[in-house]
Amino acid sequence: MRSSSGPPEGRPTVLSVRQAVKRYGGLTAVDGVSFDVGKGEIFGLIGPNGAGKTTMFDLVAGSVAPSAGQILLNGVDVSGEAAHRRIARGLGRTFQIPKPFPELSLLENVLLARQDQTGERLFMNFLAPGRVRAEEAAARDKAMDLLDFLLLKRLAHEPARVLSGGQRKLLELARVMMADPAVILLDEPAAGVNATLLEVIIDRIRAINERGVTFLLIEHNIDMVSRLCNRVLVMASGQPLCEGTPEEVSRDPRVIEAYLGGA
Ligand SMILES: Nc1ncnc2c1ncn2[C@@H]1O[C@H](COP(=O)(O)OP(=O)(O)OP(=O)(O)O)[C@@H](O)[C@H]1O
Repeated sequence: MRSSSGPPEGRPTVLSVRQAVKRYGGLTAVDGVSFDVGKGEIFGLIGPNGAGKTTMFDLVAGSVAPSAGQILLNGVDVSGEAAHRRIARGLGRTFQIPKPFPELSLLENVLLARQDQTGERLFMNFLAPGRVRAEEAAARDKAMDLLDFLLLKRLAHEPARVLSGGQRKLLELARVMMADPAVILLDEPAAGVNATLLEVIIDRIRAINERGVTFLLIEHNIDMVSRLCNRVLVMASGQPLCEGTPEEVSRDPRVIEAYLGGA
């Protein structure tokens, strides 16, 4: 494989994956994958089914521990850190199938994504009730602003169960933004989304990216990948196959073969 090209010049590296390996018994789901993502990039992770993309996300997010290799966030090795510690370091993640609390309102769902501890808030309620009230009001304003930004404000007080698949993806983005992430892992944002909402999602990802947020994106929708990503890593059978611009990788015969082989 051609060595990793690295982030475009002038962009500091925010996420580094170094020789990541994940074994499940006799199966190696991720087999020596390395890449660097620069600040403000939208970096795509693509490949046929079973290539190891979701496992790679799990390794970056900290929901599974690597068998070997390192994950660095802003130069700090977080390989041994739990997922919640990585969230506190500015790493956000959305899931392929978002599962909001169906009976809670959109606003309540977004508010639950706050990073401070409820227990701490309860304790502070006795000590400084005024401050707690002010913080609650600020969080509510922020959640409403995010719902507005993600075109869901008019549904803020509706239960999340009324949302379509695409709207759930937008709510998921609002939830992840509540923690002010510097890097967002987006798992198949286009899956199960109708064409109109897909345009909204693409537009909002761009708008979030323009605010300086870096994205790592898993997506099977190649049109979306081509429109959003500046660089792409193709994986197949757990291994890195090639890396480049979406245009470069789509012309690579190894990529075509990997997809046809998996079809
Ligand atoms: N917890 C697990 N235990 C055992 N095997 C697993 C586990 N998670 C993933 N695998 C296996 O690892 C391989 C890679 O799976 P993974 O879900 O990471 O691929 P993917 O590229 O995300 O696929 P898709 O595009 O279908 O979502 C597959 O063979 C899968 O069956």
